[in-house]
Amino acid sequence: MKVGVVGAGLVGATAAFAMVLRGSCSELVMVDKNEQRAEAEAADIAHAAPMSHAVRVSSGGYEQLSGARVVVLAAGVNQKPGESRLDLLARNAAVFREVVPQVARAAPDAVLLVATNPVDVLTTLTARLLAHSSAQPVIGSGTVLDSARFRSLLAGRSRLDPQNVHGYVIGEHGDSEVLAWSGVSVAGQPLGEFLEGRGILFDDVFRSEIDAAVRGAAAKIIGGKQATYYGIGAALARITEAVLRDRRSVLTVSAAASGDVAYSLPRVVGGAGVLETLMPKLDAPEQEALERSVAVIRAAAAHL
Ligand SMILES: NC(=O)C1=CN([C@@H]2O[C@H](COP(=O)(O)OP(=O)(O)OC[C@H]3O[C@@H](n4cnc5c(N)ncnc54)[C@H](O)[C@@H]3O)[C@@H](O)[C@H]2O)C=CC1
Ligand SMILES: CC(=O)C(=O)O
Repeated sequence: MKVGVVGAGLVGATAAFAMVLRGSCSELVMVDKNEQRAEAEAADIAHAAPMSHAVRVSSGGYEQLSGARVVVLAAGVNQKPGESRLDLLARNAAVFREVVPQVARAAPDAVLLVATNPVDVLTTLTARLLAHSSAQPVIGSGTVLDSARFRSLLAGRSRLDPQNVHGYVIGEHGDSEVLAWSGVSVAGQPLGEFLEGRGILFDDVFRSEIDAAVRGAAAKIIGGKQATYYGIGAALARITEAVLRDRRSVLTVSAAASGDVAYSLPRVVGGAGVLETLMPKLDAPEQEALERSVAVIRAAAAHL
């Protein structure tokens, strides 16, 4: 099973490394306008295969993507401290207008997995660029990373394995994202009841601290080391596996309903990309926040 990664920078290379460590695929091709960078990253990552999984890693031009089942799009600029994801739109839309047609020509049967920011608007753009030529599935990594951050912080407070905390961040992968508190559960119990049973106060202070930490995670990490890449690298490997193995995993990926913009909800991901959308139960403030978040993406997409 072959995977392509376009954009061999920090996110693309970390996703490729995660796929080798996890054995997500059997072949991986890296493409970048900086061919030397792609070649060097591919060689470095290939040297991890003997210690992990027998993935054949190489670099090359777009034609090398032929036969790929998933192509990760991670090309483009990242945020500098103080920039928002939406500030990257004009620069990264130009990159996508150049990259997407070449990927579609080389790998017409691949699911395209967008990671570049602003991810919801670029997922929308990718789907629009392909709308007239192919019915190729397009998924954005959306809030898979934010949901992981949410679960990881809740698990820390609850002293549990993050895999046993179920909760979703929905809407924009960006400043307007929505933490869907009303649906969080642990061991079949609503989060509030679970925490109460452990003597942990589940109040506005608890919620606002976690909210600020999830919403501000990227800015904090970028302030400390210029970029984020480990979390998203693992998320991209996880989404890729859901497609390659037809896992039917529930993940908060970004996808566009026909005629609308892409945004994140819990969605069933399998061999053909997004198979189904599972609308979570939201309380009224969460529903209103989701509508405001989608409006932010629509306003940005109007500039495409
Ligand atoms: N969706 C998410 O949750 C996350 C998204 N990101 C986003 O991922 C993107 C990439 O970030 P990094 O890897 O840190 O940046 P980077 O600067 O390390 O790598 C970007 C790569 O894209 C390549 N590139 C640029 N234009 C190209 C073109 N026209 N054709 C082919 N390759 C091209 C560059 O040569 C470079 O190697 C950014 O937009 C960043 O904001 C980052 C973290 C999380
Ligand atoms: C950079 C980015 O989008 C993130 O780490 O969430």
